[in-house]
Amino acid sequence: MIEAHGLTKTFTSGRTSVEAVRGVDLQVADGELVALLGPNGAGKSTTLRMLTSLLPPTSGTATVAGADIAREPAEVRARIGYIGQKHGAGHNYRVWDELVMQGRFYGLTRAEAHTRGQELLETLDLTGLKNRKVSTLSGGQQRRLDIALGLIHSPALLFLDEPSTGMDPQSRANLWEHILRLRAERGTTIVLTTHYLEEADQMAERVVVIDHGRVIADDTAPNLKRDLAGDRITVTVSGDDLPRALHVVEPLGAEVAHQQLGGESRVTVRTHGGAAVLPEAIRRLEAGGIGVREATLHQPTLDDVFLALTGRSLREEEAAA
Ligand SMILES: Nc1ncnc2c1ncn2[C@@H]1O[C@H](COP(=O)(O)OP(=O)(O)OP(=O)(O)O)[C@@H](O)[C@H]1O
Repeated sequence: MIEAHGLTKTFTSGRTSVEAVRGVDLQVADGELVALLGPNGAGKSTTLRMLTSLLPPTSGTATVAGADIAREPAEVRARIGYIGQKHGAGHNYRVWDELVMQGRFYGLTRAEAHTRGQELLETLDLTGLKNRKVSTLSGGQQRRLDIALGLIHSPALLFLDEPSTGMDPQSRANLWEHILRLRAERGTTIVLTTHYLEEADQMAERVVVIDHGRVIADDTAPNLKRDLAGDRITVTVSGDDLPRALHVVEPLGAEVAHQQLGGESRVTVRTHGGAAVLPEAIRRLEAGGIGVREATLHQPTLDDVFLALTGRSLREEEAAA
């Protein structure tokens, strides 16, 4: 569905230039749900705008839904749906008129636009809002209308730029329910950008981590977490038991570390399958006569992955932004 090689984009104005995207390769298969995850300014939107043919790349090539973004931009646009960060619907129009106009714009007959519009109102829970002016909709309702507008011509590929930014958790969950339903019903391929770690983790089948205009990791969330961060188990024992505890714990993983806290020692080890290793560690320690005062398992998040890759926390960067 998408085959992109070496995409770059440099924005130049006067003497300043910004290398927003510095060589992105991306493959997306039919029916996949892929999230581009990265901090503000990482180059996610610019990548998306190049893939949708809205922005010409400085260099690199891409085929999207069977059409070349540079040579066949009109075909790309006809075959995809794109929902940008700002909503595109005209404020003074009614929801239904917006939908029908958009359908006509994509070349549907009036009857086709009506049938498809009706279907989308139902799928996206907008039926009751059909005659409302767009300006009176809530943020979540407007976002759902944006999605309906992006889907009016039944594209096989949908790009969503930060679909849920600024929404409250309930509207976000609701929006996701709709996105996942569309996908289940139509097998639509979806590529979206997000800086919500949990969203990428729970919803996407594949996470492409972007930082400073480059792809720095590309895999499923469980694989990224396993390969780049790993589980950590921590056991707290009496300070006197530390040397023996280290001896017991060392074979169970890697990166063994310890910390002295008053009369106690906290031993941490990175391991695979921590949920099973933790009880095993406790058994072995107790079999060696070492009392375990506390035991915890830390399973990694995508923030741990980002930290392992860049030395920075995505969560903290977002909070500071
Ligand atoms: N039209 C433009 N002119 C100049 N610089 C731009 C332009 N558009 C984007 N940039 C710069 O390119 C870089 C990448 O921006 P981009 O919007 O792609 O990031 P992003 O990962 O989508 O971030 P966000 O999560 O904030 O949307 C940023 O440094 C941004 O300031």
